[in-house]
Amino acid sequence: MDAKKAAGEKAAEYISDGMRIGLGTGSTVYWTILRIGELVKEGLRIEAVPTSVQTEKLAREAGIPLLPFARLQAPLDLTVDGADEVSPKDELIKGGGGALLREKMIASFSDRFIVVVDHSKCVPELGRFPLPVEVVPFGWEMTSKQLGQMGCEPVLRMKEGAPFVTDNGNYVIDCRFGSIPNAGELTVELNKLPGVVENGLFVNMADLIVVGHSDGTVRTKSGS
Ligand SMILES: O=C(CO)[C@H](O)[C@H](O)COP(=O)(O)O
Repeated sequence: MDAKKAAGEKAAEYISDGMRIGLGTGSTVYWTILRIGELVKEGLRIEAVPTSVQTEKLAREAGIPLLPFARLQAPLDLTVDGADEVSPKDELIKGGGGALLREKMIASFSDRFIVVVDHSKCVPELGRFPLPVEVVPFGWEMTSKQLGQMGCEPVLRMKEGAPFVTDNGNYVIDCRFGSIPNAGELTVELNKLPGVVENGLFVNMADLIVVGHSDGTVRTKSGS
């Protein structure tokens, strides 16, 4: 069995009737969304907030009732999302799909945040995956230079020959740090740069990590 499918489907087991949930973005949570769609068809009553236009489309196709984030009166019960790297301290790099800002906003407004990954995402230290940083298009060259001065190699993300544009109309600069020994400090420093909207470090946010393996088994680990 596909490791991503195993992890993604497992996370759907944490969803119960009446919940309002956040739906992440990517090829692992894809399986969670499909499974939730099946459960909805079987009678599960939930409402969901998507973290991207891509997920909104998928959730609609799966028949999942949607709720606008702006209308929430209280935190979501649960958000399920993928990650690009997970450290032994359960710190994450996210944003490989470019949805990091909405993902962070929605995970932050959730009582519980479940992360679904295949085993290859669990690393001894964050930083081999280039850290996505969402920046405003105005003066991005200057922001990129400032990011470079923080010890990384910054590269503007491109798509089909033009800068990749997020659902929020911003750019993404992928920052190759190589090693991120202190994610908590780095996330604060990055967000101090005026041109930065948000960065892909998720620190002290994950409540449960669901790790899928290629033999179809799944291990869960409580977030620290
Ligand atoms: O942060 C994300 C999108 O912005 C994704 O969750 C992350 O890139 C992991 O994706 P996948 O499950 O496809 O490997």
